[in-house]
This record gives sequence, structure tokens and C-alpha cells, in this order.
Amino acid sequence: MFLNWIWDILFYFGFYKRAKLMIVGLDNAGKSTMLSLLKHGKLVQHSPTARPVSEEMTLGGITFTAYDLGGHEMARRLWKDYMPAMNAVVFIVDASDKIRISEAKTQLKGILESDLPIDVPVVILGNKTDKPGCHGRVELLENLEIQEDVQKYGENNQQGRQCQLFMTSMLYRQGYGDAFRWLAAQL
Ligand SMILES: Nc1nc2c(ncn2[C@@H]2O[C@H](COP(=O)(O)OP(=O)(O)OP(=O)(O)O)[C@@H](O)[C@H]2O)c(=O)[nH]1
Ligand SMILES: [Mg+2]
Repeated sequence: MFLNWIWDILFYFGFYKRAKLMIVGLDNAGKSTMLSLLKHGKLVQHSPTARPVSEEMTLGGITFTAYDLGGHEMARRLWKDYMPAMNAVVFIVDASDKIRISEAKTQLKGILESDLPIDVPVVILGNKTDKPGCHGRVELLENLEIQEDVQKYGENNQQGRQCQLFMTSMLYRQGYGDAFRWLAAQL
């Protein structure tokens, strides 16, 4: 009880922030792998996510409740139900999957152009950069057709949704730290 009051007071004066985060992207992109890395610091093999999984963790001074929503077609139907309550979105793309890049583009556009509140930042992770022949950052910007979203909102600091692309490898534990630091700075 006493501890709860302390948290409430810290929260009220802005010393303690909470945020709800949804982690989405096509199936097999690496969502659950990233969540285990963030939460437990371990690489874990997961079965395809059948129903939403949530984890709480503190990163960059913010306590996140993160929802791993699963990326196969049935699971995608749930994304829109979560959107109104979210403070941030992580969209993971398998940068080595050149066949499904246009499917990823469609799903990402669906989020960027949805009713997701305009003040909700979206960070896009181009994952699996350890795999040979995968898309680089410039190719990914082009193929996902997000150059404008990233430039307009991410770099020039104009009004609109904050949106940025980071390249990551969960296998080599690279890139997601920068992505989460950027995300925390937007909240
Ligand atoms: N090479 C490589 N493999 C990765 C990386 N990240 C994830 N994987 C592998 O990709 C596969 C799918 O990862 P998951 O984290 O289960 O994918 P998911 O996005 O949660 O997929 P769904 O639950 O089906 O939506 C697993 O075999 C992971 O080990 C990475 O950075 N590099
Ligand atoms: Mg999963």
C-alpha cells in the first residue's frame, strides 16, 4: 500500500513514466525473440505466437507493458483492437525476407495510416541483419516506402507522427538498444 503511494507520487511529478507498447510485424520477424532478449537478456526459441503475450519491463527510465501480438494472418486481426490504448508501436521486419517485403509494407502502411493517435511513435526494426544478402537500411526505406514518414517526422522534427527505422540483429544483440533509446526519448 505504502509503496503504491510512492509510485503514484513519483508518477504524478513525472519522475516515473509508464507506457503501453505493441510489438507487431509479420510472423517469423523476430518479435518474441526480441521480447525475451529485452525482458530476460536471453535468446529463446519460441513457437509461433498464437495469442497475445504481455511482459512488463523498465527501459530508458520508462516502465513498459509490452504486448507481443503475433504476426500470422489470424493474429493480425487483433492489432487494431490494441491500437487505441497504445503509447508506442514497434514494427519488426525480417530484412532478409525479400519475398514478403511487400506484405510487410502493406501491414506497416495499415498501421501508419490507421486511427492510431498521431502522438504515438512508431519504431521500425529491420531485423536479421546477420543473414547474408539481406536488405540494407536504404533498400528497406525504399521497399517499405517509408522515406517520407521517417524524414518528415523523424529527422526534421516537424509536426506529425514520430517514425524511425533501425537495423537490428537479435542473434548478435545489435541495434535494438538504440531503437528503444530513441523510442523512450519520444515518450
Ligand atoms: N538469423 C536471425 N534469426 C532471428 C533473428 N531474430 C529472430 N530470429 C529467428 O527467427 C525465428 C522467428 O522468431 P520469433 O521471435 O519467434 O518470430 P515472431 O515475430 O515472434 O513470429 P510469430 O510469433 O509467428 O509472429 C526464430 O527461429 C528466431 O530464432 C535475428 O536477428 N537473426
Ligand atoms: Mg512470436
